[in-house]
Amino acid sequence: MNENDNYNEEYESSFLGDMGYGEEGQVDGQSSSQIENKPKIFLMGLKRSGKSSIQKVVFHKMLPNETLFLESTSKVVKNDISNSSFVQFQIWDFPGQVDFFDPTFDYEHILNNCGAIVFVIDAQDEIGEALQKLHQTIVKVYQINPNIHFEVFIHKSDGLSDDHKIDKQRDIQQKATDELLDANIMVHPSFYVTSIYDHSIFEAFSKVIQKLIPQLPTLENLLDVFISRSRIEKAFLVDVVSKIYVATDNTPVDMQTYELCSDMIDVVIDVSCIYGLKEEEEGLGYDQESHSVIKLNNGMVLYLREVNKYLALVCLLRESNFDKHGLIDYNFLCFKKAIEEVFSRRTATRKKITKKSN
Ligand SMILES: Nc1nc2c(ncn2[C@@H]2O[C@H](COP(=O)(O)OP(=O)(O)OP(=O)(O)O)[C@@H](O)[C@H]2O)c(=O)[nH]1
Repeated sequence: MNENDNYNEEYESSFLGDMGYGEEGQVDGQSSSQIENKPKIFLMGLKRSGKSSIQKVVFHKMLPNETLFLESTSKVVKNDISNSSFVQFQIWDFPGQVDFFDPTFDYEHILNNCGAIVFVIDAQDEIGEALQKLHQTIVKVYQINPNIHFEVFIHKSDGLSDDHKIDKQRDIQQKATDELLDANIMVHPSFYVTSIYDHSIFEAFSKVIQKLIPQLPTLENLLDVFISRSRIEKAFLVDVVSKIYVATDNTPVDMQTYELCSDMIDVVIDVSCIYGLKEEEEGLGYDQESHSVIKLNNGMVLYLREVNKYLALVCLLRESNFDKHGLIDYNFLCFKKAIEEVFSRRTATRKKITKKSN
C-alpha cells in the first residue's frame, strides 16, 4: 500500500478557506512542506466506531444526525485544520478496515510528525477486539515514536446510562492499562467518555489539542491572573469556528459552563450575522468590535470579548461582581495585549525556522 495512493486531501474544507481568512492560516498559500510540518492527529479505531463522524461534527459543523448517512471511509482522509492561530494541525482519518501496520505502508515515516493518536472505541459494541487493536497500536507506535500522546475516546456514550458510562470507562481503562503494564510499555493513555450528541466530544478534543500547544502554560497563567483580578468564576479562550477551547484557567471545567460559553458564541455570531452585517456584506459576523454581555436569570453573567480573529474570551461571573465592569474591560485589554505578544513571538519564531529550512 502506498501512502499517497490512499488518502483524499480535503484541504478545501478548511474553515479558513470558508471564511476567506488569509495570512498565517492560509491554506492555498502554504507550501506542501509547511502543510506537512504541521503536527498530525490520527483518528484510529475499528470500523464504524465513529471516527469520521467526530471529525465532521467537530471541524465541519455537520449535524450529529447527518452522520447517520456517512459512508464507510475507504481511504486515509487528510484534513488540514487551520482555523485558529493556535490550532494548526492535520487530522488523518484512518478507515477501520485499513491495516496501519501493513509492511508496504510507510508508517514509520508518517509517525515521526504525529502529535497524537485518538483511538475511538464504540462503547455500545463489544470492546474485546477494539482493546486488542488499541494495545497493538500503542505497542507498535511507541517503538517508533514514544513522544506521541495516546488519547482513547470511549465513544457513543449517549446510548449508555450514567452508571453504565462509569462502569464502561473503568473497565476499558483498567484492561488497557493492565495490558500495557504486562507488556512493560510505559505509556499512560488518557481516556475520555464522548458522544457527538453533546459537548463531550468538543471537550475531549479541546484537551487533545491543548497538549499540542506549546504556549499552553503561558495562556493558562494569563487566564489565571485575569480571572483572579477580575473576580471571574471561569474563563475559556475559545476557537470561534470549531468551539474548541485552546486554554482555560486552572479551576475545574464543568461541562455545563463550557456548553453555556460555547452557545454564547453561536448567539453572538447569529445575531451579528442577522443584524450586524450590512446588506450584501458577507462574513462570519465576528470582528474586533465583537463583544457581548448576557445576564442570566440565575444571578450569573456571561461576558464575551474578541481576542483576535480566531479566538474569543468567554467568561462566566457573578452578577454582583460585575459592578466594576470598567475594571474587567481594562484587565481584558491587558490580557489581549499579552496574548498578542505570545502570538507575535510565535510568528517570529516560525519565520526564522522557515528561513533556516530554506
Ligand atoms: N449514537 C451514536 N452514534 C454515533 C456517534 N458517533 C458516530 N455515530 C454513528 O456511528 C456510525 C459510524 O460512524 P462513522 O463516523 O462512519 O464511523 P468510522 O469509524 O469513520 O467508520 P469507518 O469509516 O468504516 O472506519 C454512523 O452511523 C454514526 O452516525 C455517537 O457519538 N453516538
